[in-house]
Amino acid sequence: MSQELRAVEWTGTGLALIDQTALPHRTVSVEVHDVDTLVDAIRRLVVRGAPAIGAAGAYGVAIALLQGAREGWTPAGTREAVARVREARPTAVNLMVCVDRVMTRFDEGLDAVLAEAAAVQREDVEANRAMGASGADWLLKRVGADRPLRILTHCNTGALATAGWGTALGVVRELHARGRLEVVYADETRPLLQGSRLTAWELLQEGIEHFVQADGAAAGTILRGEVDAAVVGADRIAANGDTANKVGTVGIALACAYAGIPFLVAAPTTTVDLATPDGSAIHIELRGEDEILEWAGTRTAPAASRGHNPAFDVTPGSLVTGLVTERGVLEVSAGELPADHLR
Ligand SMILES: CSC[C@H]1O[C@H](OP(=O)(O)O)[C@H](O)[C@@H]1O
Repeated sequence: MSQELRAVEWTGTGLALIDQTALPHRTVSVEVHDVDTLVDAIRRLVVRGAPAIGAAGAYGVAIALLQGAREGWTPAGTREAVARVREARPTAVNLMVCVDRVMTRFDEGLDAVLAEAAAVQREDVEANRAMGASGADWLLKRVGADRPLRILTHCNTGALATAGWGTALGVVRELHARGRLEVVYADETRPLLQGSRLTAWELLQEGIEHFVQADGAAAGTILRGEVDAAVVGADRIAANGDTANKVGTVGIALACAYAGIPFLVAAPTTTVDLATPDGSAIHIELRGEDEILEWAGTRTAPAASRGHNPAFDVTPGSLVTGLVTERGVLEVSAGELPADHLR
């Protein structure tokens, strides 16, 4: 069911977003008809995941046009509202890329904007399916095992994080569909638990065998030889292959390098940002301290303690065995660069 799940759906008059803060225990939808509600939904991770917030941002241009027509905004006022959507979260480049793409149709009006946003969504699903296939092909050839594979993943990179199917979880789904997946180790992914709440929910929907593990267990699981490869997503990939992804990712890449197993990043080319030369130039979103210091409204740390809450970290391209995009697999640690991929 979740393969066809649509985290972001245009209703004809607005957006329907699956509220990912309510999963896995409640499946509820948030209706969006104005820019402030959309910006809030992106900031609170009601909708989340680089390609999914890219799709939401793409339709956000239509939301701004419709709201502007209702409230008598000038074109300049509407553009300012779109800019607030574009800036709702700083790290995932898909949000900026997809808004900018749809804005090229702004002067043509609502129908053209909606057509472009629909193309963004359609192309993301197509890209994810292609990534799943090429990532699975590469893994089966590289690992060369005649048995099903054991994959570790971090955060959520499935249908919930994209326009459908998923990026890293799309590779997992493809291995499962081919009968070549033994088990998935899904990091819980503190502090917001995208792994234990969302990835586990998606894997259960499809009967994929998995364990949820503490983020701190990942390196030991890898070093004990219990994993054949790690496959993760990305929020922004710099020109040199440095990759920003959910906090905790770089530790997995280091463990994979030490253990000598592949570390794959699966992301559509809309996540590649050639204008960012390397990982040091990627803006890492710092989120509120309370996400670290509380859980479900209960304080877990002492009252006087402070929280440090970077939402992402940067994995050097030298640790990225393969970057899986819809165009194939780029062996970054072997010197292949994203620009070689985008020509
Ligand atoms: C398919 S990309 C998903 C990517 O986005 C997540 O971040 P967030 O949950 O904060 O939106 C995480 O970095 C995933 O790898």
